[in-house]
Amino acid sequence: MTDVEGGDGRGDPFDDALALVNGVRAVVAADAPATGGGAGTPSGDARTSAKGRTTSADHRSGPDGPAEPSSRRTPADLPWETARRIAACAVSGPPPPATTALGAALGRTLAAPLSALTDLPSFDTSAMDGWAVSGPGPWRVDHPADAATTGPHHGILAGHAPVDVLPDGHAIPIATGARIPAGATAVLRSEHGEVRRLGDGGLRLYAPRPAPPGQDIRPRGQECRRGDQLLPAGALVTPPVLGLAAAAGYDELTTHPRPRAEVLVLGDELLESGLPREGRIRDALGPMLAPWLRALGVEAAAPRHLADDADALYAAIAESTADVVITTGGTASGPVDHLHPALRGLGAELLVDGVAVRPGHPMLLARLAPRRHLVGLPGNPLAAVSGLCTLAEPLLRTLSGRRPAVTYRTPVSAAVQGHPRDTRLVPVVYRDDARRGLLVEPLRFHGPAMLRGIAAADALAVVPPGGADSGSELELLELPWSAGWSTDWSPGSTTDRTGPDAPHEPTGGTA
Ligand SMILES: Nc1nc2c(c(=O)[nH]1)N[C@H]1C(S)=C(S)[C@@H](COP(=O)(O)OP(=O)(O)OC[C@H]3O[C@@H](n4cnc5c(N)ncnc54)[C@H](O)[C@@H]3O)O[C@H]1N2
Ligand code: MOO
Repeated sequence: MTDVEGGDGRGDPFDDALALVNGVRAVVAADAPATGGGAGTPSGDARTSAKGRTTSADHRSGPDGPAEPSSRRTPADLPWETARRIAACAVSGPPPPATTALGAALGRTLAAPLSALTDLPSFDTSAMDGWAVSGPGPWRVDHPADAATTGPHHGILAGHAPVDVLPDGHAIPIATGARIPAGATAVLRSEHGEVRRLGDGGLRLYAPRPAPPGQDIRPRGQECRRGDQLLPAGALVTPPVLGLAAAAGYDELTTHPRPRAEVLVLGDELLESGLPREGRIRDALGPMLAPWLRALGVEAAAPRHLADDADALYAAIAESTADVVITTGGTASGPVDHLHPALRGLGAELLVDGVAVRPGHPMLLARLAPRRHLVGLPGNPLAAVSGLCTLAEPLLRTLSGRRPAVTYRTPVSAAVQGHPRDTRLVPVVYRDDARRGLLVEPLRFHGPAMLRGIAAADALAVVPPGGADSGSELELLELPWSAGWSTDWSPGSTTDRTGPDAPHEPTGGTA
């Protein structure tokens, strides 16, 4: 069956995207042959899943009234905001902090405020290469006491500690970052002064303009005083935070450990390499989820693939020691959807069992033990992304001690069709419009089984039930890489199966 949810593959990508998100394709669909909900429907009709279910992807609401969903939608489907709040509050906070070497704290969150251990700068510093001068010019040029008597001399260099007081009317060459000698009142940049030799063999420095007191001097404590709070507890340790901590005198940092996640990929139909064949498809979630979780500051091992087997799933969840187990697939009610029975068997408490969000509504959150949780992501790949952003991200944020995310809102470039009752998450890109300023533009290929839209996206726009008019401001869920707080991007860390024992199957081609 042709699945064209969220994209028709024709014409200009952006025009098509806008047409699709605005339901224009519904008109085309009316003309399309009735072939069991295939080509021509804007976001899917009745279709048969890999596991033989006939489902209804009810993302549409036609202009004459919504298509009533016939899929598993129970009164228990929670509003999207409520589900996110529950996920954020499922744990009271992060585990106890640990002290590590500075570099090892990257991607963790500060367990205590970062307070300066020193003034910064810790001494009065020259901001420029030139001369330290004392009082109004012209100035007689001195040399440091330790300067060579012959050959060129550089004056006071960074890292040196001048001991002599610079007398009024004198100047001394100085480098950027060098300590200002006592008695100096300003720094004159090298390009602003001219040195002339005097009759007695000495040197005199002239400046076309006066050098007001303090010019080009970074005074001690300009950035902070010892004890000042530089960052609050809960700040993410980013590369500049490491730099700041080092500048402020830290060798170690006390941070919350990264939460540990284990990804269990369910589905007999999934291949780990090569081309789709004989009704089987490539696993799109295993390669995506572990690095995505790492970008969220989480420790995630290589995903485990489980067959559609109730006992194997039960055992894998029971044996896992991760803070958060993330499963993919098996959330709905198909013949081999074993997640609910496994959770019942484990005595887990279902905190969220279905969310009023499209795609991804069968997502769930369960408490396995007081500080151990399971996020069940639906198998459809964009539905899994939706579950990751809706349930896993807020839970992991609290578990890693990070502060709540800032909510960004940006006007949308065109009207976006909504679901009648549910929130929609729609991949968007930023566009700087000459007339309207910064906008987000919805992307096509946003069907639940598609990753093509999200792979090109800067963010997911939160479209409220009922849709959004052109120009209305939509909340955005920034993707970790576009928000700039991703960590652990070293190439090795994203390749999960590199060992000599990694199974090898003939590939369907290498890009
Ligand atoms: N009777 C009902 N059927 C379905 C409902 C429903 O409410 N009632 N909801 C539909 C919706 S919406 C979604 S989303 C899916 C969720 O299904 P599951 O979480 O049980 O996932 P599966 O059935 O295992 O897979 C669904 C779909 O996704 C493909 N898949 C699974 N894993 C992967 C992977 N790792 N990489 C790529 N693709 C994957 C799988 O082959 C199926 O095509 O249920 C609907 N059905
Ligand atoms: O098809 Mo489902 O809406 O959750 O992706």
